[in-house]
Amino acid sequence: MTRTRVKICGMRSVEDALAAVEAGADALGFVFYPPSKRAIDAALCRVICQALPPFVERVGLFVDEAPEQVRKVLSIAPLSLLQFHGDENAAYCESFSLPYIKAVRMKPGTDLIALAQTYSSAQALLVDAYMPGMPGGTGLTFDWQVLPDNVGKPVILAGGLTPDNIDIAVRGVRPYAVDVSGGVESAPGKKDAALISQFVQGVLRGDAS
Ligand SMILES: O=C(O)c1ccccc1NCC(=O)[C@H](O)[C@H](O)COP(=O)(O)O
Repeated sequence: MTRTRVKICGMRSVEDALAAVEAGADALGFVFYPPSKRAIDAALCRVICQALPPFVERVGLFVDEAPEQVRKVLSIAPLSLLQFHGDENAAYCESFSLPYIKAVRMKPGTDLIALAQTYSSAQALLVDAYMPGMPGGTGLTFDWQVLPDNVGKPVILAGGLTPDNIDIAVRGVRPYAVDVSGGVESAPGKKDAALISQFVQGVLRGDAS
């Protein structure tokens, strides 16, 4: 059985990023959405990325951003993967010459299998909770039972995951990867090394069960 990959989102310091890598994270997320309490600028993102060891995915998150702004960030920060949380279409997502993930906020009627076809060029679909006016980082779970068995693409489970529910989530959904932000924070935008470590241990427990 393959192990569930772990992405820790909303990095804003070298200290938090290295703590996540030390705990076993495969990927780190950087939020380029100015209204977010986790927003980062490209210069700080670059500093953090340069402090990382090899083989850690550096994911840049955008919400309906102007293409020239995404390109400006990419010219400064060495991101390896993009994640789009808005109403971006596939042509837009493909246009930056980097692999990408499309985030989908789950609400009644969301057809993930159809979306996997619409975004056939995506590396994976990230499934998150839906809350009007919040494109991500809601801290809310959704009903995991609505997820189809075979989406046709790797699924990254997100939304309200914590050290307390992550083993159940991994066991129940068997996603390709999990993504967490608020569940491993001690304050808005500040990660907690102990919570990150507990979260990764919970993923391993879920994998083993
Ligand atoms: O985290 C944010 O503030 C955010 C804002 C706008 C778009 C996306 C955002 N986060 C994206 C993520 O990948 C989060 O990890 C994901 O939404 C789960 O967040 P949480 O429920 O807090 O674990």
